[in-house]
Amino acid sequence: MAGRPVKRVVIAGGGTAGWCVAAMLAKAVGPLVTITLVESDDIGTVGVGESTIPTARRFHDLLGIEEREFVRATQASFKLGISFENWTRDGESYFHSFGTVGRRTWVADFQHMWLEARAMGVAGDIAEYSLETQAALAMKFAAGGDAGLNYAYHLDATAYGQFLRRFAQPLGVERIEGKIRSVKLDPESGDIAALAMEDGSPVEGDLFIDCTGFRGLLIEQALHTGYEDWTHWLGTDRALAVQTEATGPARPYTRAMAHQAGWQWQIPLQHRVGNGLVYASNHLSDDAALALLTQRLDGAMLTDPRLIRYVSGTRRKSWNRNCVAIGLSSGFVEPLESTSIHLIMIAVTRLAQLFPFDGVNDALRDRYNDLSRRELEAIRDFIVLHYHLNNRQGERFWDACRTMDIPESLAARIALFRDSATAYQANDELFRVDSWVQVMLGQGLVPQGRHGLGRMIGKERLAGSLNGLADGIRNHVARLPEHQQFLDRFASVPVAA
Ligand SMILES: Cc1cc2nc3c(=O)[nH]c(=O)nc-3n(C[C@H](O)[C@H](O)[C@H](O)COP(=O)(O)OP(=O)(O)OC[C@H]3O[C@@H](n4cnc5c(N)ncnc54)[C@H](O)[C@@H]3O)c2cc1C
Repeated sequence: MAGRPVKRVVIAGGGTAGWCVAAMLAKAVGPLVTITLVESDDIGTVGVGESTIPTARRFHDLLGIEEREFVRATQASFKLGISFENWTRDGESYFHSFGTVGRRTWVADFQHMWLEARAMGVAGDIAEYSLETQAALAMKFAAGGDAGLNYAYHLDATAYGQFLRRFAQPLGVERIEGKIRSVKLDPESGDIAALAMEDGSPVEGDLFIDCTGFRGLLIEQALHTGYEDWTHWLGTDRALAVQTEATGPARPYTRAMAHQAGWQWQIPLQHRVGNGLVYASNHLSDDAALALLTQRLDGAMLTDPRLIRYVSGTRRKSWNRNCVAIGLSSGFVEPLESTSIHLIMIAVTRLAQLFPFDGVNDALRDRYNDLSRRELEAIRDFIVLHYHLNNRQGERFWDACRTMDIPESLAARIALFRDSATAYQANDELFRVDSWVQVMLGQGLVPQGRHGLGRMIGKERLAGSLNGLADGIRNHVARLPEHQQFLDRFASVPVAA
């Protein structure tokens, strides 16, 4: 049974989630509904979340956002992937790029041939066969034309919110500044009827989007939806975030550097660097974390380090009654693979596609929740993989990660790769075979078997083909400009009126 037709959408919260939702809904369903966004300058936003994945470009395309305008407004830089440093042991590193690795055939993915060639002694490191990895490590970048790079962005989170606000308001989104004091439920249906503001005024709606961050003011505090805690798989629960001065050209990639009880991020923007120390508070005290972060920073601090607490996990339902939680209010899988902003973008795109014009009904809600849950669980598995396959022997946090029980879905994937070098991307999954392969190999998982195609091709042809691939990539990278040089030029050209 459907509820009443949705004519008024109310978005609670104006962080990255709130304004992404406002922008997309205004664009996709705006002509048929009114959209109101409530945010509080006093409360502010979480203020982190500056590394994205390539799906952000698709989201911007859907909105019709001009790339140069976005890059200028958000002090963005370009990102080709993530450098994972010290995850197997101190001093070792690997790169998870956004590109494809090597060339697959319809019979077998590239890693099978590469493993065969490796065993025959005619293959280089797997990274030599990825254009994005080689460009990143050479600090090169270009977008468009024949550059052929798959990329994302590093962006200033606060500036991004403001940018989306400037986009959404002219499309008719009404913004109300003020604190929400309480959430009023309809006594008959139990649905949300209105937000009560501190000044006593109500903000009534038919569909409410909870973008209030970790508080989950609507989805949890009012509707008591419940939270599934994933800390037993993802044991970090705090981050110390700080901004520093840049000490050199901006790297076209995020750095994720493991330490004794977690990891550290480094995200280069045009005007500064974002840093953070992610850690498990039962293995590292806040004071020790602060000392560790300070000692590991490259540039001078521009802000005071800020402590953020979180619990990795998910709301039992993202869409409950007439409330859809998007952003941190819907849950949080820690930031290792920069997936949260993607999850916001995909959630609101999905909501636009399943929009309950004729009223909220169980079938739409179940479909939305089902799709969201499946995507999130696959992302969770991918992140747990990094922790579980570490080789940092003798450190309590990492020893526990290595020996923990992991989700069955992940155990099956690891077994498949270990036994047969086979990786896959199921429907609705974010991470492609290339991602799984780069991280599984990078984290030191050596497959014991492989497809026979490499043997059928033979040593000589394999060697020739791999050399050709690596040479092609080297020549291509040599022709690319420096990332910093490209960025300076790209960001300095005025946007056409
Ligand atoms: C340590 C850390 C690192 C991260 N790094 C990344 C990353 O690299 N990449 C990535 O994709 N994601 C990252 N994320 C996630 C990312 O920060 C969030 O997904 C993103 O910022 C969205 O946050 P939000 O809008 O849901 O919440 P918030 O930014 O917290 O916004 C909440 C909004 O609700 C409003 N609000 C709350 N209560 C009230 C009230 N009572 N009345 C009125 N308004 C209210 C606030 O004012 C604010 O506008 C990271 C998160 C953490 C914790």
